[in-house]
Amino acid sequence: MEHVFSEQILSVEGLDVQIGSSFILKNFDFQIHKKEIHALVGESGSGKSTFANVVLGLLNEEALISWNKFKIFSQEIQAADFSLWKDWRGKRISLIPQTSAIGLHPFLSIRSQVLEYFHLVQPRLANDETGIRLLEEFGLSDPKAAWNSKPHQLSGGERQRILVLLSVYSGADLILADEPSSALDPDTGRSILKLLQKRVRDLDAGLLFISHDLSSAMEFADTITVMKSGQKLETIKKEKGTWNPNSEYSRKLFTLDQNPA
Ligand SMILES: Nc1ncnc2c1ncn2[C@@H]1O[C@H](COP(=O)(O)OP(=O)(O)OP(=O)(O)O)[C@@H](O)[C@H]1O
Repeated sequence: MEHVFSEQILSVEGLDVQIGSSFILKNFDFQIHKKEIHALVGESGSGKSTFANVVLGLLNEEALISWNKFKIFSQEIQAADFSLWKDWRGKRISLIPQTSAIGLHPFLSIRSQVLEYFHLVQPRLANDETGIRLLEEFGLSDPKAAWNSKPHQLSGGERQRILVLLSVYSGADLILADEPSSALDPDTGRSILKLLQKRVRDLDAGLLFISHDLSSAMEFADTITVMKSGQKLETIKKEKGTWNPNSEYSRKLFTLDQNPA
């Protein structure tokens, strides 16, 4: 099903990121709307994580950043002033990391971590009953036991479900997922992406989905931007359930992915 997206969350035009003498991003454009899942694909080193770091306001000082336009949450940002991001990170912008190993504290129970997080960002969700209900909603088979577990007592898939849960219920308008299923077996990864897709739409957020795995981008995204050497090659919208890339490079990428050797 195609979706019509009206309300823009982020619009970037002519973004350059330079580190030393090399341009990591060059004249890069990107837009994302509420309820939209916009995947960023491209070979390793094409600049996907660098762009995610710009959106998270996390690029280090050695980077020279400039843009023609950067509009986020209806606010036009003139120069690369990332001080605004300290109020947004974790609240209006949230990140689902690649692996649950870096997202959860190993020595604290799921209960204490979820409650502490919701106290900060969504106090109305910070109680045992809601926490257990959300674990159930996110497919944990024994939500009460999981609630009182430490992360190592859960599987990687269960931990990743919890990170996705925290991110989508953070109240964030913009969610970044960096290869959120890459550390999981294909079935678990797929069911987590399906859940993420549904919640992003229900909660009116936008999802920037960074993926090496073009087949999951093709299955779950509404829009795909193909990157190459720090530049946008093209942005493609799903039309009537199909993808019609224009450039030869993207066409090869899409066809290869559908017919792997
Ligand atoms: N702090 C840095 N200093 C120097 N070069 C950097 C820095 N950060 C990234 N790069 C370079 O920028 C290019 C883009 O890196 P980036 O991590 O954004 O690519 P990517 O598409 O996310 O790759 P991958 O899919 O492998 O994660 C790479 O060539 C990388 O070596």
